[in-house]
Amino acid sequence: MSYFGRFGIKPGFVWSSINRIWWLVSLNPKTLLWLLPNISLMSKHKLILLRHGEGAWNKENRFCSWVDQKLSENGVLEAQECGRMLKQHGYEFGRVFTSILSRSIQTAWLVLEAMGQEWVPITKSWRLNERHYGALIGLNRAEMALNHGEKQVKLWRRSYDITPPPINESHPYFAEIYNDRRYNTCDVPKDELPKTESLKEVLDRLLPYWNDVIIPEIKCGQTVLISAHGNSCRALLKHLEGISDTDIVKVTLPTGVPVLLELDENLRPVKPRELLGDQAKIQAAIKKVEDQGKVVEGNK
Ligand SMILES: O=C(O)[C@@H](COP(=O)(O)O)OP(=O)(O)O
Repeated sequence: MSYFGRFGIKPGFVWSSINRIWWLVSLNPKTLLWLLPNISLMSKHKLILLRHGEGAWNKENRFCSWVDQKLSENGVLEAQECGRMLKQHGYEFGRVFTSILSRSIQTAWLVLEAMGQEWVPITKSWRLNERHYGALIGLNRAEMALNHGEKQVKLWRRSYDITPPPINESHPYFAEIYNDRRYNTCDVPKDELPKTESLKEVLDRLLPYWNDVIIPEIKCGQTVLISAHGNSCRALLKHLEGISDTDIVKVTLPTGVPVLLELDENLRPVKPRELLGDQAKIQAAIKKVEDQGKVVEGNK
């Protein structure tokens, strides 16, 4: 799909618009002076999506998902660095949204602290939680790749509608997750909470929250930070950018790197997402996350 196609814009429309603009500019070059500032006005809202800083199990290469883990030392530094960078760019958040998992909340705190914006209200919802990885929770990705093949691990991690096997009561982390009282506070009964999820199912549970709670804040003019997880952010990106079911497989987010989306008044992106920071470091961090699903050389 073409770049414009991702946003639902037909190629014919793009060409006829370019022709029309070219025609106007050739009639009167001063049109350009009017056009340039107005093109930038198309961007009405700035939204920052953030995968939390590195968590303890990211470091150990284990599927963490709904297990509550704190940030690693490196994750704390990543979140603080992210806050400093957002401050330098002049961001002033009006609302922050997080999941109900500590790593996303702790990241939001550290970001706001580094920005001197601790007072900004934070709202938490299970609907921004990481994807429920079902029976895979706690397992090491590289070991899974050795036992089931790298292709299968990639399908579990990045495909749109493949659901890993569900968690059941015999799973070592079942009780820890479902006896946790944070899950009594959800807007669905505990026994209806997921036992596994595909990315599609993450989007299904996230969208009502995006539409009913987050969008109204953005439309009121608030600059919003969503501090969440690799896959809850991927699901939202898929929705906002109209990424196809096949192309979403290629999207991987590193920890602690803010993703800037500039949206028009209908909350459609006006330009490609921007991962803020040193681009070489960001590419290396993305590769590191992708490689987590590969067999470790010595074990082949
Ligand atoms: O559940 C997890 O372990 C990771 C995502 O794992 P992958 O999809 O990258 O395997 O989620 P996060 O660290 O963003 O909370």
